[in-house]
Amino acid sequence: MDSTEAGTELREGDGEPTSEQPGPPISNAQKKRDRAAAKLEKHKSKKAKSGKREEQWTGDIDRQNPAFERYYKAQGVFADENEWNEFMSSIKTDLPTTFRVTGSKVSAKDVNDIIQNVHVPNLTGLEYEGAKVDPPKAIPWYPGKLAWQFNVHKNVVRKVPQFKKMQSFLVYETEVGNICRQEAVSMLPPLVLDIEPHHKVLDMCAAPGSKTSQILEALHSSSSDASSSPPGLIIANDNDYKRAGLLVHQSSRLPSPALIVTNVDASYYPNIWLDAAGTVLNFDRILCDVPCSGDGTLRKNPIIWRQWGTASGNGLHNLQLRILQRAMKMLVPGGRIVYSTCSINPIENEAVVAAALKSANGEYHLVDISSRLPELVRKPGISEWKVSVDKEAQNLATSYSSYWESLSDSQKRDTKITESMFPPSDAASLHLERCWRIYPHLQNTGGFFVAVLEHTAPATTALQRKKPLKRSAAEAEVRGTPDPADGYPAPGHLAKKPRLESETKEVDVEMTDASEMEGDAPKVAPEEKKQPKGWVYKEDPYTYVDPDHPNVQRCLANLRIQITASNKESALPAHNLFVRNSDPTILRSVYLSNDIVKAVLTANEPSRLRIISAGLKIATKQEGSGRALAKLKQKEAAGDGAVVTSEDAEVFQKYRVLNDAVALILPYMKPEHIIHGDMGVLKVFVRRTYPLAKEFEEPYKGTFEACGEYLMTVPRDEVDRYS
Ligand SMILES: C[S@@+](CC[C@H](N)C(=O)[O-])C[C@H]1O[C@@H](n2cnc3c(N)ncnc32)[C@H](O)[C@@H]1O
Repeated sequence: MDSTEAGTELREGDGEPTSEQPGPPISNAQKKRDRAAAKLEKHKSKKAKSGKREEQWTGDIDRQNPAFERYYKAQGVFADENEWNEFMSSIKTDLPTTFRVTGSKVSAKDVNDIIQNVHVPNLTGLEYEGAKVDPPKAIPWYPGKLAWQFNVHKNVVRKVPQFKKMQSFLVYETEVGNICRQEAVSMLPPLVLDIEPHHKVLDMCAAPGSKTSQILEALHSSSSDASSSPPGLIIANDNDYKRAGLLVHQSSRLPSPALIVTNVDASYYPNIWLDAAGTVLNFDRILCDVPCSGDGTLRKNPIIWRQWGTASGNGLHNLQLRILQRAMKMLVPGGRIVYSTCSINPIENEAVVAAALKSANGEYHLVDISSRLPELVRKPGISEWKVSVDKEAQNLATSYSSYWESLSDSQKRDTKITESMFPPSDAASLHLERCWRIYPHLQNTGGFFVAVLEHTAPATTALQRKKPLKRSAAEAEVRGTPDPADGYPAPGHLAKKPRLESETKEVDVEMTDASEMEGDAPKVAPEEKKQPKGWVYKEDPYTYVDPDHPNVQRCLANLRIQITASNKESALPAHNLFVRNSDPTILRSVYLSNDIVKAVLTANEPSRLRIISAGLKIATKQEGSGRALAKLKQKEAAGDGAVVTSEDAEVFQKYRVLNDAVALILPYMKPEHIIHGDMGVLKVFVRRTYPLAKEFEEPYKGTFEACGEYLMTVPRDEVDRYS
């Protein structure tokens, strides 16, 4: 309805008598009924509107955007008209489906062999409606050929039985964590991070968590036993609370005692202490997979064709730069940062990297990764680009000085274009060609950008602090006050625009992030969502238990877990067990971390880091207590003189290991407590999650009956592994 029609529309409250329009008196009950009816109407119309929106979103989208074409053609990144046409036709097609077999699971090879030897032959030589349909192909550059791509329309998947079968296989294996659906190009950043199990890693913008999962796999990978805890750690962070929750869910597919999830703004990521003396945790690896305009995902999210405008990339540049600059302050010398976006826009890519490098006064350089993944077709980063100074890419500026000179005083005050968006005059010395640009037409993927930065500071610089950084200095660093010892500009420094002579402090409005640009916030992803209104940090505490306490000893004995053994590897590190309540003697659920996660959890106030999850829940109290306790309670109820104390409840308490933790716990169980099943046992477990002992054949039936309540079930892949 347009504004002229709106005048004739019956608005809420119209028709109700007012003081100027006397009418019959209305009873309170009637008023109540009217209000309820109005509420219902409002709800109905809201529902109808959202239904309409959904329809628009799913409808066929015209994959055109003149501003997009003008902008990217002007950037001159393609060799010639032919390549431009190839790029444009590729970006208008649907993206193939890609997935990877998760690396560190023992079953990875088996799952990959099933794809290779069962599904691929099954899907070879098929036709649908007279056209040839290709089987899945291994992505050539992905290590171990563990990633796959197939390009068939969903109708084919629905209607061709062989594809349907493959689809069910994928759904099931994804559910159990053996397969991860992920865009091919999005698999790149963790590969060039070169993660080793001892690394301390920070994933600054991590949700929904596909790259966090890859990092976790790499952390767990090279230990001989894939299930054991690595010495390193990963902190996965996202400033959107709901998306951070998604992160917890996604990473639970590779349960790890080395994981912490936080929920803070990455551009002001707080310093993390490792002890009471204030030693700061510096990271070996940091991933900055920053929020971006997402135009590299046009094939997957065609709705972006409608929304694309230059303001999105321009608006995000400053936040992206601040996130990268914050990362540079938290890295050990020799450490690596991978900066990536799913955008092909130089303002979000090379401009951010160049500005960050220049702000680091030579302490960072771009790593030459040209010999990595030789089968990946990519283009080098660019050193020249243009900045659109309007939303429609009608006016593109090549240098900041000429742009600035063209503005009137009032325009100078209002502009949100900053110097850091332009190519610096010494761009050649920064080796931006070492960045990777991936375009859809190169190998039928989405668009992507990757840069690897290394901290080259000599050991004597302030960044490799010999003495631990004092808390006050570290806190000032996060707030953006330059640490005099560093000589580093504060985050966001380069994004400032020159001050006008006539300007007073009050009018120097600095653009801080995209959400502040009216109407410019990216519509692709909810990148800039703040915490829900009135949200307060309300997580249960993390309390480490005393391994010698009788309740802890009883719990572990009940679980048949060894905490002392002649062979150190066979003893669970009980000093790393914690509970999520303030009393360490109450063990409802028991969690396990590794040493470094413990250091972080004990030296930091969880609310300061907004830790929303840490370590791994390994065991929980069984519903109801054991038979002995039940008998005691019966006696008490019968007035038999028995009194059940809380101590009794603890003594008779039964615990069970959680499925997610079985792989981790098995090495700490005495071999005599592990029952090796056969195919018959597996069949019973496949049929029923909680079978009774009598459902098994002998000798298992007798063995299980003898185990009584101590029986612990083992997931399918673990049965394969240990039988
Ligand atoms: C490109 S997505 C990350 C994708 C993720 N790395 C993955 O592989 O699944 C960017 C993420 O950044 C988050 N984000 C946006 N602004 C942020 C900020 N200031 N600090 C931390 N995270 C932020 C968004 O919520 C979003 O989840």
